[in-house]
Amino acid sequence: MSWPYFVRVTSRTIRRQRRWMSVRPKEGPDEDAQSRPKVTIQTLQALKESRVPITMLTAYDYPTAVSCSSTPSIDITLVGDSLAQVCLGYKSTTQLTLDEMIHHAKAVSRGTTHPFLVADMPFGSYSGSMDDAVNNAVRMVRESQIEAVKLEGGEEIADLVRRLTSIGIPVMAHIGLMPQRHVALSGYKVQGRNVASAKALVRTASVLEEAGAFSMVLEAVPKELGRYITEKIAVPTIGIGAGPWTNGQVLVWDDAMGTWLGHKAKFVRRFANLQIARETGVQSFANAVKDGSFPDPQRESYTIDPAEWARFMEDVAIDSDGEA
Ligand SMILES: Nc1nc(=O)c2c([nH]1)NC[C@@H]1CN(c3ccc(C(=O)N[C@@H](CCC(=O)O)C(=O)O)cc3)CN21
Ligand SMILES: CC(C)C(=O)C(=O)O
Ligand SMILES: [Mg+2]
Repeated sequence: MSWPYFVRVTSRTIRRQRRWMSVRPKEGPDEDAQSRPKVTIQTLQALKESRVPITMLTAYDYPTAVSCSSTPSIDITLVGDSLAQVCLGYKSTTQLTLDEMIHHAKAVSRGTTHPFLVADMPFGSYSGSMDDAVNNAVRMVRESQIEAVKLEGGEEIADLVRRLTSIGIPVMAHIGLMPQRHVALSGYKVQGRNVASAKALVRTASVLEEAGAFSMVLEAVPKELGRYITEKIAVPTIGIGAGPWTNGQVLVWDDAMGTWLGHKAKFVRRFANLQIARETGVQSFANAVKDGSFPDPQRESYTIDPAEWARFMEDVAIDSDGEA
């Protein structure tokens, strides 16, 4: 598809400006954070239409949420159920409970300023009755103050998407590789690699868009299919391992920051190496204590008025005389 000249120039300008704004973090408290315009569903739709890439990162606690809010270039913070593996040490996302998700989403919510805040509904929390699924989504919104829920699934979740959307809970759909179904799918495998499954995914995307999903995550699909679905549906697509032509990109925090030491999927790029930074910090602390250089008696310790200390010493001397 060819876009008019002014659309390309505008989006390029916005992109450069946003890149420039995000070059280096400011020192000290982030005073701009409270005054930035809040990202809304409308903002995300406008980013798709102006072809400015949408950025989404996961967060699982207060400090990572604060970091995701530290630049206006991040559009969405996702409390992903990858929480289960990268933060809680479970084997798979299917072990995560609704209560655990709500507990972490609350912390993320307290640290989030301008980014649009989305959370995954955990495995099993939206597969029973419609009423149970709605109640669970309402709990997530009410208790965690998240703004939208993300659901993995195909046409079988369309009625739920319709229902949640109708009661004012925006839904982000998640299609392609659905980690909550890794057992049924015989592992974490790229989806849509043959005619039949590619066509099925395109159909699924359209059905979920029609049901009211405001956006869609495409996980682990061929880049050609990522582009095709992105052009076919009107709502923004956000890819993870879906190539460069989706409307946005998402990565798991620990993959992007180098704190996940497990499997590294093909689509992961490390943008920082926080594991090395923190282990260096751990070693430095231990060294400084072991060699007696921490804490410094002048700068890192408290004092008592010398006269008060002299009286204290007299006092304890009398006490121990009495005992003797
Ligand atoms: N650290 C982390 N990053 C993630 O992206 C992530 C999680 N955890 N946990 C929940 C799910 C699981 N995810 C995964 C896990 C593995 C692959 C993976 O191994 N993919 C293979 C493709 C294999 C094939 O189809 O041949 C790869 O090598 O990329 C992909 C997504 C995505 N989510
Ligand atoms: C990787 C994203 C899309 C996700 O679902 C998660 O982190 O759980
Ligand atoms: Mg997830």
